[in-house]
Amino acid sequence: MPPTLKPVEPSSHDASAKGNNNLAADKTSTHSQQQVPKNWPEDTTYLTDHTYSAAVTADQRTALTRTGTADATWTQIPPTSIQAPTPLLEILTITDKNHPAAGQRGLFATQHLPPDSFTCLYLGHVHTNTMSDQDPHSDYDLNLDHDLGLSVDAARAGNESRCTNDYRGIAERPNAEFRDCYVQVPCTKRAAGTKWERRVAVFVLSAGKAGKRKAGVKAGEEVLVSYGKGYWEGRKAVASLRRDEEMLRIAQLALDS
Ligand SMILES: C[S@@+](CC[C@H](N)C(=O)[O-])C[C@H]1O[C@@H](n2cnc3c(N)ncnc32)[C@H](O)[C@@H]1O
Repeated sequence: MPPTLKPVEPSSHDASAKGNNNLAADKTSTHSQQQVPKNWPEDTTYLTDHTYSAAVTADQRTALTRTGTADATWTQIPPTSIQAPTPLLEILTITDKNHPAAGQRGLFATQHLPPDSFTCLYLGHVHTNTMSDQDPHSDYDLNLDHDLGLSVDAARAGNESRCTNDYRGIAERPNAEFRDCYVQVPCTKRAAGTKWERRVAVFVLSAGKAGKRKAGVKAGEEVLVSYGKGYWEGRKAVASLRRDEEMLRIAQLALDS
């Protein structure tokens, strides 16, 4: 099952301050000299790789790595395919009033993206799934590894991928998905000087057995994934608790479409 965005937590308001403090206290690397994509939100740090919460253990990080072999069946993304900012995508503010995320940002293809192709990594702050280590209000929190209890949150820091909208109410079906892959990272303990470490990335969906999606994503088209029904059900529950009419309306619209 591909990784999906996690719904906001309905019962964790009290934990938010603690979670936020922990995030702020973590050692994160900012990239002040890094060129940021056009339309990048000013209040968000642009990342070229994950940052890690201090609560993530060395064993958890080791469990995310693999030794590279020529016949590996897992998806390896070579360093040459990873550019920041990526020329394949652009962030646009949505001006179409009929778009359910009007006024927000979306991610659009700048050129034709073939089926199954890698577009960009989903970068953010890797944290454990313990209450004190997460931001329960985040709309950008993605499961990295359920068994290891790790997620990646792009609410405060991330890259272009954080602007990927859900297809509901926008298109008939998604044209992309969050998919696991591996990237090379430096490693002094290995003879090769590198190891492969798991990431989640936005991939164009495969063409499908009948070739229905063989067109991939056309230049100018919005890149749309499925967050999973659970994401919208979670938002609906939170909206009801908060009596947030607008949040409830959008969640219901997404569930009805
Ligand atoms: C990961 S963010 C996506 C990027 C966001 N549009 C932005 O400008 O940063 C998730 C949020 O985008 C909005 N969103 C994404 N897909 C949507 C959809 N199909 N309908 C309505 N809102 C959507 C919701 O507010 C959701 O909580």
